[in-house]
Amino acid sequence: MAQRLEKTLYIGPFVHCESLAELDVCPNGMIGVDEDGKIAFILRSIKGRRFPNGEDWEEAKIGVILIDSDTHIHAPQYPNAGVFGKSTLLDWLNTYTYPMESSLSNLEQAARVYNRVVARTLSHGTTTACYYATVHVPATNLLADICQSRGQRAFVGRVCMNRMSPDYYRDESVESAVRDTKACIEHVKQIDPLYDLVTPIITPRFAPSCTPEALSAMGRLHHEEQIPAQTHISENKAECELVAKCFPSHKSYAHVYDSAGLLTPRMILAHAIHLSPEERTLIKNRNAKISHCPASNTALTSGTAPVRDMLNEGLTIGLGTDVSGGYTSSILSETREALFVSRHVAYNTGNDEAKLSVEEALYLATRGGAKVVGLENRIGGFNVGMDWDAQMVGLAGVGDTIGIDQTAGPVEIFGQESWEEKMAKWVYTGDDRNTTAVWVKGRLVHSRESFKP
Ligand SMILES: O=c1[nH]c(=O)c2nc[nH]c2[nH]1
Repeated sequence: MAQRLEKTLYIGPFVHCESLAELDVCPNGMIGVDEDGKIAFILRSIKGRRFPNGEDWEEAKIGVILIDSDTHIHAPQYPNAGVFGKSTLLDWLNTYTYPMESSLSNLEQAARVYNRVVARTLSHGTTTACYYATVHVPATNLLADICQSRGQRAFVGRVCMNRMSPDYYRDESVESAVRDTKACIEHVKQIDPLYDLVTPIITPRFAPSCTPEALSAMGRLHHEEQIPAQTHISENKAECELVAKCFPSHKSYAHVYDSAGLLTPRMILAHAIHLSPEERTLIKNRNAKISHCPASNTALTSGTAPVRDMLNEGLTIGLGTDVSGGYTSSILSETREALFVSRHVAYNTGNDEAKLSVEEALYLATRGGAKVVGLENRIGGFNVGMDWDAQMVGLAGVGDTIGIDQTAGPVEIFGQESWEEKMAKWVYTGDDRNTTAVWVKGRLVHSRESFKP
């Protein structure tokens, strides 16, 4: 049963992405959110206007607001964030990742990790997260329960991996993988029948860890259940060579997923660094989506994704923290990493056009992410009829301890600049201390004052 909320007026400046290159800034506006958590109206200027005659509206002051989606994050890997040494993908999986994931067969451990990662990502302003869980049914179901009770919009996937995985951590067979995946789908149907907040997502780990039969079975479930899917593609050169060896009759890595019925408009492909132009054309033609994970791509020395080229080709791209290949669970940090990686691409290719602007990176983190998860009509910006998924960002000093916000004298650094400059300062120097409140579907799901990680 959907929770009824107080009708609330949010008053103050708000900012969202109008298009890839443009921020829409409304310095003195008002947004009315109804009992269902939807935006009922937007007034762009409240100067000289009276509040609507709706009477019993609660009033709340807001700061600057944006909406963030993390389109790729491994919840069970959260305790390993920052721990990767000098490893690269394939040895990192064996050394750090599989042992950590397998430890979540213990439900107490799973409860600790999943409560922490959901609370932490909410504190960073992640209103929507696409989670990979583990192979374990009870722990995956627990992650769905925790997202539901903490109020985070989430896609929760039980990982399918039936080969090239350790004996202690794998699916026994295609049949057991299908049975267990269905059990997790059924669980979400029980707790959220309309997939209003939590949605199950088909999650074959990546081509090397799935037999062709397992990939095809996941493709069938993706179609039968009409739910989204997620996997990894072309992250690391050794991985690409392995895929060519495992699937010798396929033209390319992208073709492996295509022939399993997995390259669809509801597929989220993480990384997409080393794709050939033909593969990118195939992905574009299938309207599959891309999750760009720059922090992880740098940490595991995987490479630099050609984001500008992919945008120019019309691919749909969002950002993913990819914890714990990525060291940070903050989508704001990821936005910064996307900006820096695009500068490395510009330097290495001699093409200055490759550089992303702050506005473009914010678009990828907000509207781009919403498109990647197929919710662009509900989240990602402020439009009448959309859900109130938002974060309040305090741009003024949030405490004497935060050096970035204040000069030594009485003049605040924030306050003198244009709105574009304010947003750039937030992106490059801000952190979760600036995220003072977060709402999903109109419900307050994080407030900095009461946050206990
Ligand atoms: O960044 C990554 N994280 C993972 O857990 C994974 N599994 C396969 N490929 C992967 N890449």
